[in-house]
Amino acid sequence: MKKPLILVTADVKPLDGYDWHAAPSTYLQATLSGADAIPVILPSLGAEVDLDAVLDRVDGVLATGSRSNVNPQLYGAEATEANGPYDAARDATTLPLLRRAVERGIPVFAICRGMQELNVAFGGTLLTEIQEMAGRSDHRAPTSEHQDERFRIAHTVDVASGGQLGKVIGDEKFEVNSLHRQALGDLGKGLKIEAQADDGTIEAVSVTGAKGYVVATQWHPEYWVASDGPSQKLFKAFGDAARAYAAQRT
Ligand SMILES: N[C@@H](CCC(=O)NCCCC(=O)O)C(=O)O
Repeated sequence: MKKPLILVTADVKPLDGYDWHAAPSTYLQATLSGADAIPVILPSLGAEVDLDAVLDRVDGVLATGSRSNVNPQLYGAEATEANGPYDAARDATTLPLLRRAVERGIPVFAICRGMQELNVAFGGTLLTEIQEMAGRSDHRAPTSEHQDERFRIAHTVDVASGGQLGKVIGDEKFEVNSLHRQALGDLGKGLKIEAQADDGTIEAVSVTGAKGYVVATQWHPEYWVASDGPSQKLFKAFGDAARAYAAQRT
């Protein structure tokens, strides 16, 4: 059987006088080795691309993390310079993409900004600068030039028993990394909490009633997929869902 194709979302980054549509290699490698699938980057061209024509040809969608924030105007809040940077082209692509993929039953794995996009795509809101909120911990990455340090284990998460995430990695508490300053606020339509940090921050969600596999995490399983058990299980489950979808698509 052919390996499934996974659509990977892209940031738009200026470099060498061009705008590049790019995804970090960690997501691409985790798709290859952890999900045993082929990653294909979707440029963030918004409404210029017929999403259904693309989704007809793929078996899963991986929504990546990014330092940029979803523009708050998309969930009824004010955009400010301090809240940026934003990536309007990415927002214009990923929000409709995630809505459509979920509607069509195409497996979705959304990570960090990807999880925040999923929530906003379904009408939810985001909290910002959560480290300044009473009772909340600091979920930002440590300041370091070394990626292993930035992606180091930061806190534990509690998995909701009997949920989608529990089916994949078990209901036990486990440890995750943390590189975000925003978090889910009001949940979008159908979104269900699958894991939370001790300070109440929503760490994973699924979509109730979705036709296909949908799991989203606020942490980054792609980074330690070569060595961390829960990260491996998450990418393997996503790959299996994409293989099952591919088998019935063709
Ligand atoms: N900007 C949002 C989303 C967080 C996210 O996706 N982080 C990945 C950052 C990767 C890095 O810093 O290298 C937020 O801050 O909540």
